[in-house]
Amino acid sequence: MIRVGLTGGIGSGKSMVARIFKVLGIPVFDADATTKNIMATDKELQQRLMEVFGPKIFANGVLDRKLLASIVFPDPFKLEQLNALVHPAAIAAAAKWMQQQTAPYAIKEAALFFEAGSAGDLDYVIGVTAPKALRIKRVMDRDNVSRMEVLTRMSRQIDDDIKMRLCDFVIMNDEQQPLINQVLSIHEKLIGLEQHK
Ligand SMILES: CC(C)(COP(=O)(O)OP(=O)(O)OC[C@H]1O[C@@H](n2cnc3c(N)ncnc32)[C@H](O)[C@@H]1O)[C@@H](O)C(=O)NCCC(=O)NCCS
Ligand SMILES: Nc1ncnc2c1ncn2[C@@H]1O[C@H](COP(=O)(O)OP(=O)(O)OP(=O)(O)O)[C@@H](O)[C@H]1O
Repeated sequence: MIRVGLTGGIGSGKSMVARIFKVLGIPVFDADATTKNIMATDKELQQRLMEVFGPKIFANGVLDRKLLASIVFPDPFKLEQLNALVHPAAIAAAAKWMQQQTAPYAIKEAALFFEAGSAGDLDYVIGVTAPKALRIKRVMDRDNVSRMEVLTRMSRQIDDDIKMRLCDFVIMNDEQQPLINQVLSIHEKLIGLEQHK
């Protein structure tokens, strides 16, 4: 079984691309959703998060995502503290999930393989990219946030041009080049690679 990563900066359209792979019958692990689930259910982690970022982040027992975002994204040190608390559990959950898959290849979708140092667990990485202005607009529309908030978050991720150079396959999601053809071409290559293993 080939282990494939699917990554891209904020607003690149990873989740959109992941949906197409799912339609093709490829299992996809959603690291974002897993992280959210761990933060919502792991009481020990919640305690640690409150110690580091203050009790207000779980004021009603539910994580105030907007508040936590406003604390960590402007401050690289605080973001690093958050990452150190939540990433190990998400990486472990993904590794366990990968071992259980039986399809020719399986995909782990995450924004931060290279930043989190977890790319070594993967055989190939697919990158999704789009022009910066389009990415900013997509996130402003999707999350109802300001341009500044998007730019701050973007500045905490590896520049997309560099990230794409670290990937084995690149999908351009600029709303000009059809996504389906690009996904199908990579799908066929990965199936071929699995057969020749
Ligand atoms: C700070 C939090 C609560 C803000 O939540 P919010 O609902 O506003 O954003 P959400 O989690 O949906 O993330 C949206 C996008 O922001 C970017 N982003 C999220 N976390 C990070 C991070 N640690 N570093 C850089 N970019 C990030 C990604 O592009 C992500 O897809 C949340 O992002 C979080 O818990 N982050 C730490 C865990 C993490 O790294 N998750 C993402 C990758 S698995
Ligand atoms: N090809 C496209 N055509 C139209 N809208 C798109 C396209 N690709 C993505 N979008 C929209 O842009 C927004 C961002 O896409 P998506 O959520 O897939 O990005 P992402 O890379 O997973 O982002 P994040 O890292 O912020 O979670 C979404 O609202 C999505 O519907």
